[in-house]
Amino acid sequence: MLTKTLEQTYFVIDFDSTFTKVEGLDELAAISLAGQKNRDEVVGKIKELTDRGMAGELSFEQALQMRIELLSANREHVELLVDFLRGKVSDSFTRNKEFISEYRDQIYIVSSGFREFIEPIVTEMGVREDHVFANTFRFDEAGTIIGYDDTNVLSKNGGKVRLLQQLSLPGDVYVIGDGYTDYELRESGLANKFFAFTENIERQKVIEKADHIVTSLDEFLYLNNLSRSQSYPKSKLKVLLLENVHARAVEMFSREGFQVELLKGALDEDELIEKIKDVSILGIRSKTMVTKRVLENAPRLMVIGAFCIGTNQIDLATAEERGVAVFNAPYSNTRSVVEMAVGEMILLMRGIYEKSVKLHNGVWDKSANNSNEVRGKKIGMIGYGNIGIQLSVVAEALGMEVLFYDLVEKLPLSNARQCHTLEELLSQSDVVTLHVDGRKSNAMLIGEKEFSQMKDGVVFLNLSRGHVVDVKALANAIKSGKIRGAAVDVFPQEPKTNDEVFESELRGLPNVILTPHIGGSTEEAQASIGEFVPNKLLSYVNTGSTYGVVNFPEVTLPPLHDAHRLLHIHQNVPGVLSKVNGIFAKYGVNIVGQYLKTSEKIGYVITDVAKNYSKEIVQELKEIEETIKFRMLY
Ligand SMILES: NC(=O)c1ccc[n+]([C@@H]2O[C@H](COP(=O)([O-])OP(=O)(O)OC[C@H]3O[C@@H](n4cnc5c(N)ncnc54)[C@H](O)[C@@H]3O)[C@@H](O)[C@H]2O)c1
Ligand SMILES: O=C(O)[C@H](O)COP(=O)(O)O
Repeated sequence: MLTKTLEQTYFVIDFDSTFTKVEGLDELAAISLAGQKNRDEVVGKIKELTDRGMAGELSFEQALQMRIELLSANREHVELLVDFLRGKVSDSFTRNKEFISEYRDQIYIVSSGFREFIEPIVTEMGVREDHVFANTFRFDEAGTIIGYDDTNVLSKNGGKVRLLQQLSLPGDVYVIGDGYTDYELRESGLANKFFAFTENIERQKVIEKADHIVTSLDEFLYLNNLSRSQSYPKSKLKVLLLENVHARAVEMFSREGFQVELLKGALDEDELIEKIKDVSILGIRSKTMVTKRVLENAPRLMVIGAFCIGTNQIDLATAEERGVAVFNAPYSNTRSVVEMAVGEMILLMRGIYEKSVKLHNGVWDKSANNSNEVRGKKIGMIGYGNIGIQLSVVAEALGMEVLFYDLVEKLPLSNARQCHTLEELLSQSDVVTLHVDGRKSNAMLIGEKEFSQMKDGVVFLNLSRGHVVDVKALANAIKSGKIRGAAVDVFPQEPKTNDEVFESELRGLPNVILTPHIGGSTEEAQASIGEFVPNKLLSYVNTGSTYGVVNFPEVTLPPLHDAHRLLHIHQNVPGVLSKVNGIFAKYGVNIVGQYLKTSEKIGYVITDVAKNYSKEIVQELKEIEETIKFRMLY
């Protein structure tokens, strides 16, 4: 993939904070002083000197001398450092190990750090040993570092420039680094371009001088059209995660090289419109409304992850029309909701919650009135989906009789019985619990009429969606005693963040457990969702596979072998596939595999092509009138 113009190009790469995420000398100080009282102070001083030297505020020679004087390390510490650095190679270098081996004759590591820890790391990554230039320590007989070889040009001010003069590379020189001394190579005229590398650290004074700022090696390779592990650098793609999704998600996206922003709360429509302009991947939970307007203002959006079960907060139809795939976690928090429903049902049947509130207020109310076992009682579930079914199993284990009502015919587990009408269920159940999905038509599913159809003294639970219940009618049914106890976890209007006040007619009513939409908020569920959803999103972004998608044609794709993958999303009207294939035929493209799936509105055609295709096809595919989105993977 190396273009002609770069055949004679040499890549001079810095080590500390570029090839690796950290500064070797700083880490060596930290390792050598482990357990000592003055560790933080000394390491702090060394770090400060490193930074000032790298930013060009202090002469390099001065900074090096002062740092080595502060250091009290030996050979064993250096070995420990090497082990540590193996885990600290910059992610984008790890991802592009192939580039390093492919261009090993053109890659030079030039560092003012020390060969003793640089060489093992970079050679393991494929760099030639004789292409590593760095300082060397001086040790005493006991193996303690007592200084450095001050005859090495790299220990001098302007050392990198002098070294490059000596190397006299016979072609263009591109320098990649994070420090001022790297820029000096460009300033001296010895390098043709300086790429400020900001994956690990950003130094303003260095960035200002750069020909290009690259946030990762992927971006450098993309910019120069060099072979790379990512067809498009992920460091140029933004991931916006809202509503405090699990830290695991942040870790997974960051490790892949995306720019990731995590916000604690939800955003309202206008705030989201402002934020989403340059976002490619959006992660939300149940509170962020992804409306038509939001989607219309999200030109780069590829995919949305609902880090929860419900997707009613997303305008799925508009997302589909705009070629934005939506994924969720359909069962990662199911068990958490079930456990909460069971616990609440028992607390309410026994009047435990009410008695506890009274006792907190000093009232001793020991009595058996209105306190019942759940054993032998009927639990009526409205909605027999993933949660309903699992609750049904647990309820039966508690000795309850299970009735359910669902819009569709369902296989009843064990002794559960499907009711033909909602009324049939309501009129018989001692506990009524809602587990329907949040589709619009379920708004006010349970109102005055439905409450009147329930048995007197019923226990009522809603852990599904707030808009499903007429809250005023529920409040009246509680006040009138029709309902003996209720647990409500979801509300038509919920605060966007923990800082907002919650308003509801249900506040202050007796024997009513109110919870802030925490049915799925357990550490187990969140950790599981935090991994499940990013896996789905990454699979879509990296391979095009839509297995488990909510609003899109579903395809599972084979891994890509020695081919490029062209992903074309288009309006589903007659003739588009023939236009796509017409372009392939016109340019004699060799198709290795082709997959097509359509929904009523859109078509998703994925074509794997042999790598030697003519690049004009990309533009032509984009220009097909019905194209909604197009991207490539390799
Ligand atoms: N409180 C929380 O934190 C929390 C956590 C997870 C899920 N939820 C919510 O719980 C609900 C159920 O989740 P699930 O995973 O079981 O969903 P699901 O999609 O697996 O099941 C929903 C079931 O409800 C049925 N249904 C829909 N409308 C109905 C109606 N009007 N009458 C009867 N049946 C109807 C469907 O046919 C389906 O069988 C969803 O609304 C989800 O968003 C809440
Ligand atoms: O749909 C869901 O899974 C629940 O409502 C949980 O939503 P949350 O992630 O916003 O708590």
